[in-house]
Amino acid sequence: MARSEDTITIGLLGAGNVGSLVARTLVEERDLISSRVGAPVRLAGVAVRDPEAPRDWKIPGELLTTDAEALVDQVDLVVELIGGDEPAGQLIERALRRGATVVTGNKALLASRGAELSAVAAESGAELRFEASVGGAIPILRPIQESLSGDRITKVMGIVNGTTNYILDQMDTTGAAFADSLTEAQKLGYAESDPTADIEGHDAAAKAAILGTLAFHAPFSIDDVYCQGITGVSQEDIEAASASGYVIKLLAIAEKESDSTGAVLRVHPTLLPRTHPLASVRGAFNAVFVVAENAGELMFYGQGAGGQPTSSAIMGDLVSAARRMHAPTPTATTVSSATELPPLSIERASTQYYIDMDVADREGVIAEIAQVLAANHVSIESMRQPGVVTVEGEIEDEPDNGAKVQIVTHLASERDLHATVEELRGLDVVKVVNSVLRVEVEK
Ligand SMILES: NC(=O)C1=CN([C@@H]2O[C@H](COP(=O)(O)OP(=O)(O)OC[C@H]3O[C@@H](n4cnc5c(N)ncnc54)[C@H](O)[C@@H]3O)[C@@H](O)[C@H]2O)C=CC1
Ligand SMILES: N[C@@H](CC=O)C(=O)O
Ligand code: NA
Repeated sequence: MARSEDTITIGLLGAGNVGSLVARTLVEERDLISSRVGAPVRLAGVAVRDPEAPRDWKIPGELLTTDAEALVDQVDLVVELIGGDEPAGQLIERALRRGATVVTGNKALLASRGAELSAVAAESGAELRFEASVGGAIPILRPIQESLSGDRITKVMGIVNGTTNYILDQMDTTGAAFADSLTEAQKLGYAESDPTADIEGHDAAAKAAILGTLAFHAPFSIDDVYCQGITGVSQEDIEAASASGYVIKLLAIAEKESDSTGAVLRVHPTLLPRTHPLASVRGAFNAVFVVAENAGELMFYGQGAGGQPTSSAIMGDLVSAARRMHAPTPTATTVSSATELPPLSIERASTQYYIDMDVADREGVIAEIAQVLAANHVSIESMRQPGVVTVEGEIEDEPDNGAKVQIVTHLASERDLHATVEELRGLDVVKVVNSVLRVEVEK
């Protein structure tokens, strides 16, 4: 689309859970986003239904408007976060017809009118991006559309609705009631404005249609998806499944027939063995398996719902599309390296450590070792002496009279660890340090 100036102008439609955080990023991180794009970007306006409504982030008053159409008509890029069929549908169509790029998370609309809107975009040369519509923050659509475009995808299967996964997980792990868990999911910004779409499986079915369309390069709508939600799943079902080693998850599955004569798309509660990788997907997290002929099995995992994770996917589409508007040649858009961030030595890293050593078998050894660690600011999380066994309260040595000590430290810096190991090696009581391995834990 031709622009009268270099600045890429953005119009945001809707400022709810996701929209208000997109507005915040565009205002507070404007310089960063502009540098990623390679051209200045400016949030030109935010169309809202009620300018006075409380929001997760207070949008500057001068940006607010209730005239969404006028906003759509004056910007280069439209971010639609109103949701639902209308007025979102006609606003997106209006933007695409005039050649403006559209970024949206509106799976309901895409699953009913996606093919039609893509045709409008193709006609005017506009771009329609919708990574946020499936799997929230998880990059799943672009890998399917780009990275796997040279392969044949045969199956996509996953947990794609955060609200229902949250509810089922709460019922399974805490015994919480369905209704209470749903209320909590609404408070956390996971649920649709009408949560029936979540609990009856319609949201997951919309996502299954989008996944099937992109994976199999064939148009599917929500009407092509068999759909059963979780309202029929009782606490008794969950407990009975659990007693047999299963967990109940709402799965979305799109699978091609082996002879490629068609595809079955379905959404329904499913019993999974507790050992299945999807069984450990907790809370509002999502995970999607993709099976392709040459790539084999791939798994994508991350936060599938919530304002902040979803805003990440919206911003990713926005930056990527704006780059293409600014510099349509692919070479100009590949690497952004404007940030000064020098690579640092591993000495600056800190992790936990596992140290295994053979030590002399005499009294006071442990105290000497502990002293060395303490002097180097390394504290001990756990210690084992596998060469020593306790028999009726007495300590007995291994037959060769040697002893082993295995220590896991708390978080320590690489620098302190090196100093510690050097000093341990110098101790008379330490025969040999067999191994030092890093233990990666959530910090
Ligand atoms: N919340 C989430 O976790 C995710 C949401 N999405 C999608 O993102 C979109 C937005 O979701 P949320 O922010 O959670 O919804 P939300 O219900 O919190 O926000 C929608 C906002 O649009 C406003 N609105 C309604 N009609 C309007 C109009 N005519 N003009 C201007 N504003 C209007 C509403 O007042 C509300 O503030 C939806 O399509 C949703 O399906 C996608 C992935 C995850
Ligand atoms: N309501 C949806 C929001 C994200 O798509 C969900 O719970 O997954
Ligand atoms: Na996504």
